[in-house]
Amino acid sequence: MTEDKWSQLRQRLLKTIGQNNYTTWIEPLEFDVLEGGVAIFHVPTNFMGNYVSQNFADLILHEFSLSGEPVQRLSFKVAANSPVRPARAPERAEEPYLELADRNVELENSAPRAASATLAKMETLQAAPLDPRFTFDSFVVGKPNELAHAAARRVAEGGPVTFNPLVLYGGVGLGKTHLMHAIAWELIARKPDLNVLYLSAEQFMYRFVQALRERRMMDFKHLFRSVDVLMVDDVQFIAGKGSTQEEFFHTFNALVDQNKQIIISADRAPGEIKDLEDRVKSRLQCGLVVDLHPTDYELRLGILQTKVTQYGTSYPGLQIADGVLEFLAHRISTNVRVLEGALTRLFAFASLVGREIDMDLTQDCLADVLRASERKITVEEIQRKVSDYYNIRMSDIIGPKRLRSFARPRQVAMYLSKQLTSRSLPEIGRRFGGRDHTTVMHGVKRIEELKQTDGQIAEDVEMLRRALEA
Ligand SMILES: Nc1ncnc2c1ncn2[C@@H]1O[C@H](COP(=O)(O)OP(=O)(O)OP(=O)(O)O)[C@@H](O)[C@H]1O
Repeated sequence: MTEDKWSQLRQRLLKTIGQNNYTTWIEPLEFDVLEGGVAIFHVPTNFMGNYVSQNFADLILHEFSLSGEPVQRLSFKVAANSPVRPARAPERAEEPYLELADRNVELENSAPRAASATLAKMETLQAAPLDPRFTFDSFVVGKPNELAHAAARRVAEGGPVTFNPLVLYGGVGLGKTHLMHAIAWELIARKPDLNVLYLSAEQFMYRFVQALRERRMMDFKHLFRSVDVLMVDDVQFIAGKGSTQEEFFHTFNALVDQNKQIIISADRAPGEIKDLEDRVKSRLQCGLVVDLHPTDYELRLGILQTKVTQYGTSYPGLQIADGVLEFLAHRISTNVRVLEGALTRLFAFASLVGREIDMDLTQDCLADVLRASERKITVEEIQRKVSDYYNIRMSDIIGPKRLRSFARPRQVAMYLSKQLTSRSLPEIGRRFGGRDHTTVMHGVKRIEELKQTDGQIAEDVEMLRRALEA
């Protein structure tokens, strides 16, 4: 074992435990020597030796074994008269070092004691609970998610494994977890004996580290390799976590070899997950990778209507005025979770004050949500859209030319900038080639007048506004 090897090993530990833990606990360790299966480290304080030994010893041992080093124990020595970290491990025996002998003994013996308790815990921890609300019945299908839904349905039939893994990816709150739970419910309903394991990637890591710490790797491997269907949610979480990725990779391969179905979700396409090892990426890309696109207006409206029907039973008698759901579907375009939250709040509020859910109540009750999800339209976007619309160059909108065919679109763009952004007149002027705020004011006024008298201008402005707000 060389210093070099230790520094490689430290790099892998960094990936597994994260920068903070690494800086605090691993960096100060000084590797001294490997003697008769015991790796000896120097630590600055007793406390640190104990802490590392209790929390990271198994990980370190695991890393040693991965690097082909036959290490059975770790030993932490602390300089008795030195509260600070020694610059280098002393070479002469007479230097006063204190060995944390107890820790070593305990490390060796801790596994059998912890074993039965851990095994019991692991067996009861079989799967993360499935949300009873997340079924196919309650999942609203629209253009943005129809492919993901169809793939999920196919896997849920439980027939011969055709695509392995199924990877569902997409932005926050677009229904990945919902679809995974729906698959699990359906599979269990069809075959109650099927061993379906659903868990988040974070839980996978937690269990892996726990198994290492308690020396229950065999149980861990057995548990994960004996499932019929493995579902791992938010797999991007293991990116950058070396040993966990490694274990995930082996688990994955073992299950695919046995033709067991694997279903994975991620917040982006596997190829785009930073710090995910290439071999893991390529495994994930082997099956069917489908994405959940951001919701569109129709899907949002459909989801709202479905939720209203569901809420209806909890809030009997509550009325919802025409146009409210359309308004919400139009205005809240972030994610479904926000949409649901808005509706829940609206129902709770309306039932509290005993009023119908109309536009006024909606605007009052959801002012913050509506403000937060307001899309920020920029002056540049407006200039681009307007120049496309009138088929002129953007430079002609910004530039000095006074030709009517440029001046009118320029005024339209100024008008829309005033209406749709929070920019002041001088700020808008600056973005139109450094024009004075009075020029902008004049342009805005002109369009206001023309809208009353010129049907074509009124239509142009309306079309552009809609395109910009879409
Ligand atoms: N198409 C849909 N029909 C009905 N409900 C949906 C739909 N899409 C999402 N939802 C609901 O939106 C909420 C968020 O969905 P979910 O938790 O599945 O998102 P996610 O994609 O896993 O997000 P995250 O990346 O945050 O984990 C859930 O309550 C879910 O039921």
